[in-house]
Amino acid sequence: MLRPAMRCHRLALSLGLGLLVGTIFCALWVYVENWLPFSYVPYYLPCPEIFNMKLQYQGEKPFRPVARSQYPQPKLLEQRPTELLTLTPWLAPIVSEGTFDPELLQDMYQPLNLTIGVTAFAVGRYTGFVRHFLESAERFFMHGYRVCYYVFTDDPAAIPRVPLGAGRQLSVIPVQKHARWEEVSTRRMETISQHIARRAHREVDYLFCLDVDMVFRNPWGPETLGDLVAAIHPGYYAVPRRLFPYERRPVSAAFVADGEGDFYYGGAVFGGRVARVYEFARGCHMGILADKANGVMAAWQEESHLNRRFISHKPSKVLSPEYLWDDRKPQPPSLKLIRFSTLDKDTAWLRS
Ligand SMILES: CC(=O)N[C@H]1[C@@H](OP(=O)(O)OP(=O)(O)OC[C@H]2O[C@@H](n3ccc(=O)[nH]c3=O)[C@H](O)[C@@H]2O)O[C@H](CO)[C@H](O)[C@@H]1O
Ligand SMILES: [Mn+2]
Repeated sequence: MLRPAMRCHRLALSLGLGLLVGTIFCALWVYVENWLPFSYVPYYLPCPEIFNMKLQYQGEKPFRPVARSQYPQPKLLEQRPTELLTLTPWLAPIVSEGTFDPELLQDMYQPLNLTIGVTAFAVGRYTGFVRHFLESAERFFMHGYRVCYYVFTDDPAAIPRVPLGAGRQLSVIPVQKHARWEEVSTRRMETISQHIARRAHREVDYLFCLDVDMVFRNPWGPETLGDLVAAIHPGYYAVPRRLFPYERRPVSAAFVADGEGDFYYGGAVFGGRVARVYEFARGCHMGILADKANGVMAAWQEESHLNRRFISHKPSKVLSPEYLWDDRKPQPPSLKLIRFSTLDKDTAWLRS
């Protein structure tokens, strides 16, 4: 049996020893931590809130289109009036003239009282495109619907106040100008997802993200509405997929292997239900961030990431090149009309 004085002595001794060992460990840790090589991305602050932001979903609006009772009978055995494929292998419609009845769709969608958003970026000299873009959209884009145009620019004073129809409004949103045009173009995914989370998800049902160096030439209506919508690039609709300009370097998050891919989609047009566009743009932005961290810029910037993502997250609706054409190309016989087209532009001057 130990005497109480002895027990106290031992307790004090072991406490002292514990304290000493603890201090030594702490000192060692501080030393080792300083000595360990630590990694960080020195040149890029990836906007950390993007990882935390959660979309506050509105209660789903009931989505029950009701048709009028009289309209042409669908005929299973009749040859389609277009030569383009009308259905993807995953059963998403490919929209082109002749595949839908515009009047019927108008009847179905008009009573739903939808609001359609549009994002367009006009940074630097691209402000010069805004007037033509908006004026043509007022003529042809979602006629008879509520529309919110969101124009992102580094120079709000340069955005013309184009007269807008009833129920249609323009918001000019200031953004920073990045020195390199690739950065301007690529950062759109980040800005779009932030804008949806902060604001657009409360204001619009569907959102289309469009290039601004373009003009509407024919109606763009409710036939384009879908959960997640992609448009086939005018340069590659008749090309085997091994020739698609996907990012082919495995080091990039946008990497696409040989034998992968459906259509080559354009970065100038994508859209869908606002919550789906949020997930999509955010996913593309994550890929872009991963590339940034590795010092990689994908072959066609955000378009490469968009194409990568559409392979794993298939669009529920695909727009034919009628909805994304290029004025520098002659109209082929397979396209009955051009609805939205890139203007011929002096690219070197614009981006300088
Ligand atoms: C034919 C061709 O080469 N197409 C590629 C080119 O499209 P584009 O030549 O259509 O790219 P672009 O010059 O139109 O840039 C895309 C969009 O970004 C905005 N913007 C861009 C630069 C700038 O200084 N200010 C500004 O506001 C503007 O909304 C513009 O419409 O580049 C894209 C990069 O995303 C894609 O890789 C396209 O495949
Ligand atoms: Mn463009």
